[in-house]
Amino acid sequence: MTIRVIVAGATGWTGSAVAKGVRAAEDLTLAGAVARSAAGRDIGEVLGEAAAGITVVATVAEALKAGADVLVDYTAPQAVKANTLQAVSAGVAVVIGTSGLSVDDYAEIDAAARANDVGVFAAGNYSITATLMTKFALTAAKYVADVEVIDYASAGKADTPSGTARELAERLSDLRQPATSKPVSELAGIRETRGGAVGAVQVHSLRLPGYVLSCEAQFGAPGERLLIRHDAGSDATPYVAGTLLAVRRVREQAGLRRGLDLLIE
Ligand SMILES: NC(=O)C1=CN([C@@H]2O[C@H](COP(=O)(O)OP(=O)(O)OC[C@H]3O[C@@H](n4cnc5c(N)ncnc54)[C@H](OP(=O)(O)O)[C@@H]3O)[C@@H](O)[C@H]2O)C=CC1
Ligand SMILES: O=C(O)C1=N[C@H](C(=O)O)C[C@H](O)C1
Repeated sequence: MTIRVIVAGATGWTGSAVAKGVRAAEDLTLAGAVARSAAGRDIGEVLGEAAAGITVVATVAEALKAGADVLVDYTAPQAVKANTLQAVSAGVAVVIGTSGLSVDDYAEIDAAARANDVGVFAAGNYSITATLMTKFALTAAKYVADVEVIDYASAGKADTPSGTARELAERLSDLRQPATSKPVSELAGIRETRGGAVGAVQVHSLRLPGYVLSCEAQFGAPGERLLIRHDAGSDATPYVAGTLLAVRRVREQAGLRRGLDLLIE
C-alpha cells in the first residue's frame, strides 16, 4: 500500500519539485495538490507532466476531503500553521517545509499533534548538505562558546530569519555556553546592528538580490575564527530527498519532531 500525499504549494519553486518526486516514487501516491492560482487544473498538466487525474484545489481543507496519509506544506509563512492544524485535526500527519514558524507556534503544533495522536515533522532545511552544516556547527558549539549566525537570502524572502537560520540558532542556543561578547543591553550606539536574539544566539539577516539562501555559523575564540557555511543554489532538487524521507517516517511517532538530522543518523 502506498503513502497518500497531499502537497500544499504544489505549483511553487519547492512544492513543484516535491510533487514531481512524489509522483516518481513507487511507494508514494500524489493524493492532492493545493495552490490558489492553479485551482481547477490537473496537477500533472501544471507540472508539465502527464495528466495526474488530480485537480488542484485552493485550500488544504478542500484537499483533505479526498483522504490522505501525509500533508507536505511548502506554501507561505502566513498559511503554514493553519494548514498544519487542519491536517492534524483530520488525523493526517504533516511534513512542514515552510519557514516562519516560531518556538511558540511549534509548541502549539506539538500539543495538537499529541492530542490527535498524529506525527508532525519539520526541518528548517531538508537538504543533506545544509543538515550537515547544522550537525558540524552543533559539534563546534561543544568546544567554542562564542557563535553568531549570519542569514543571507533573496531580496523578496517573506520571512526573517530564514527557517534554516532560525532552527540553527535555536539548536545552538540549547547547547550554548555563556558568550564572552558584551550583552546587547549594555551597548552604546544602535543596538539593532547587533542583530536579533534567537534564544541566546544573535542572528543577522541580510536580504539582497543575488542570494538564494546561505547560512553561516561564525565561531570566535581568542586569536582565531571558524566559519561553517551552507550555500543553496537556484534549483529546488536538494530539498526533495529529505522531504520524501520525512514523508516516509513522519507517522512513526506522535507529536512534533524537528531537524532532518534526526532521520539521517
Ligand atoms: N525547509 C526547507 O528545506 C525549505 C523551505 N522552503 C520554504 O518553503 C516556503 C515556500 O517556498 P517557495 O517554494 O520558494 O515558495 P513559492 O512562492 O515558489 O511557492 C509557494 C506555493 O504555495 C502556494 N501558496 C502560497 N500561499 C498559499 C496559501 N495561502 N494557500 C495555498 N497555497 C498557497 C503558491 O501558489 P498560489 O500563490 O497560487 O496559491 C505556490 O504553489 C518558504 O517559506 C520557504 O522558505 C523552501 C525551500 C526549502
Ligand atoms: O525561501 C527560500 O527560498 C528558502 N527558504 C528556506 C529557509 O527559510 O531556510 C531554505 C531554502 O534554502 C530556501
